[in-house]
Parts: sequence; C-alpha cells; structure tokens
Amino acid sequence: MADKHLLTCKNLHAGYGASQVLFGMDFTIDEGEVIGLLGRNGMGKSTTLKNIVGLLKPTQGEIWWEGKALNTMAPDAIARLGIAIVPEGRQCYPNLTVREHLVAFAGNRNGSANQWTLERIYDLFPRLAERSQHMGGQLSGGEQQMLAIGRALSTNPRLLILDEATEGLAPLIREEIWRCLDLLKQEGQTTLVVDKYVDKLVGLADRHIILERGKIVWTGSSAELDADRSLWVRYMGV
Ligand SMILES: Nc1ncnc2c1ncn2[C@@H]1O[C@H](COP(=O)(O)OP(=O)(O)OP(=O)(O)O)[C@@H](O)[C@H]1O
Repeated sequence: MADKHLLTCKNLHAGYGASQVLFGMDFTIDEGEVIGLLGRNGMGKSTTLKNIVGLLKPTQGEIWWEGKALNTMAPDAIARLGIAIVPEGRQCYPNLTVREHLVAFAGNRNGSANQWTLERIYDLFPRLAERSQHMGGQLSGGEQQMLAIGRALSTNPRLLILDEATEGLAPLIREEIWRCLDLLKQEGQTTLVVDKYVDKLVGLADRHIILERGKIVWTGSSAELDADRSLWVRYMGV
C-alpha cells in the first residue's frame, strides 16, 4: 500500500478470546510526531500497543508500516523494522547486568548519524552508568524504568512506544523520565506515549488520541486538549 504515513492503523479490531477490546480504530503516526494515547484504565491503550508490536494480532483491520502489512508479522520481525516498546512493568531481565541489557539488543534501525551508543545512554541516565555491572533484579523501580528506556533506545528505533513509563515512580524520577522524553522529542524521535499524567503529556506531545471502550472518541492537538478541560474530566477522570 502506498502510504505517506510511518504507521497506519485501519479499522483495527482486537481482543482476548471472546472478549473484544478494540472496535475499529483508525489512526496514523507520521515521522517526527510525538503522540499521546489517553483514556481511563481498561479502555484498550495497552491492547493497541500490543497490536502494533505484534504481541497480539488484530481480529479485523490492518496495520501498515511504510506500506508493509504488520498484521501477520512476528514481534521480532516488527522490532527489526524499527519499532521498540518500553513495556508496562518494564520487564527487565533479573539475571542480566545493566550493560548486558544495553548491548544485547543494540542496533542501528533508524539509520541516524547520531546513534544511541552505550556512552550516550549512560550520559542520558548517569545512574545506569553507576549501576552498569548490577543485575536487573537488583535495581530500584526507577532504575529499571531507565534501563527499559535505555534498552529501547539502544535499538535506535524509528518509532519508540512507551506504556505507562512513569507509573509508580517517585516524583524526582518521574521528572527525569519526562526530561528524557523532552530531549528525545528535540532530537526528532517519533514517539507514541501512554501515560496518566495528562498535564505532562500536553506539554510534550504534538497530538493526542483519546480512547473510550476501544473506540477513538477524540483526536486533536495539545493546544486543543489544553483548552478543553471537560475532555480531561469526561475521558480521563482528572
Ligand atoms: N491478557 C488479557 N486477557 C484478557 N483480557 C485482557 C488482557 N489484557 C487486558 N485485558 C482486558 O482488556 C481490556 C483493555 O485492557 P488494556 O490493558 O488495553 O487497557 P488500558 O487502556 O491499557 O488500561 P490500563 O491502564 O488499565 O492498562 C480490559 O478490560 C482488560 O481487563
């Protein structure tokens, strides 16, 4: 399919066995965009992300990446195209060191001249440099989150996806994650972010998609979302 978008989801339906969660989502992501995916708990945000990275297959609809159909592709093949996820719950390996996490998946998938090397990741998160020889299982929640982001960056993804990356973190660590996302945006990193901190997302993202019960109920710019607080109350409960 000829497509000017980096990612296109068309009429995406998905669920778990008999339980349908997504009911016909249509959206696109363009190169360089930062997009917020918002909605209350259980509305289908993580399910959408799982479909993009191939961990769950759509029951109907299409997912396109620069003209390639992702629907039937395995997660590792999708990762090799340059889509990296920082999953909910971080999923660091307890028996790999910090350094091993950051070199095991390293690659140059976006062809950028300014690659995320081990050194650059350590500069971004000095705490990871200090913990370089520690095992994943010995890290604090905040350190694991930095490691999960560093691991995704080490692949030099074209699309970076974050699922609740600031959840359960102390305020100072949360700030560090937002600072990192700001910096990535300045570098032009295409990013899809699921997060509960709507005010922070409004400050970061270009555009937002709001989900309710597996359907897109609103899309618009950060300025539009900032100006209409009734959306925050109605769809995010804040
Ligand atoms: N592995 C699974 N098996 C069965 N049902 C699931 C599974 N994962 C999620 N669900 C259900 O699918 C629905 C959507 O969940 P999803 O995780 O996509 O929501 P979400 O918007 O990301 O919210 P949250 O912030 O709670 O993760 C929920 O009703 C959830 O209980």
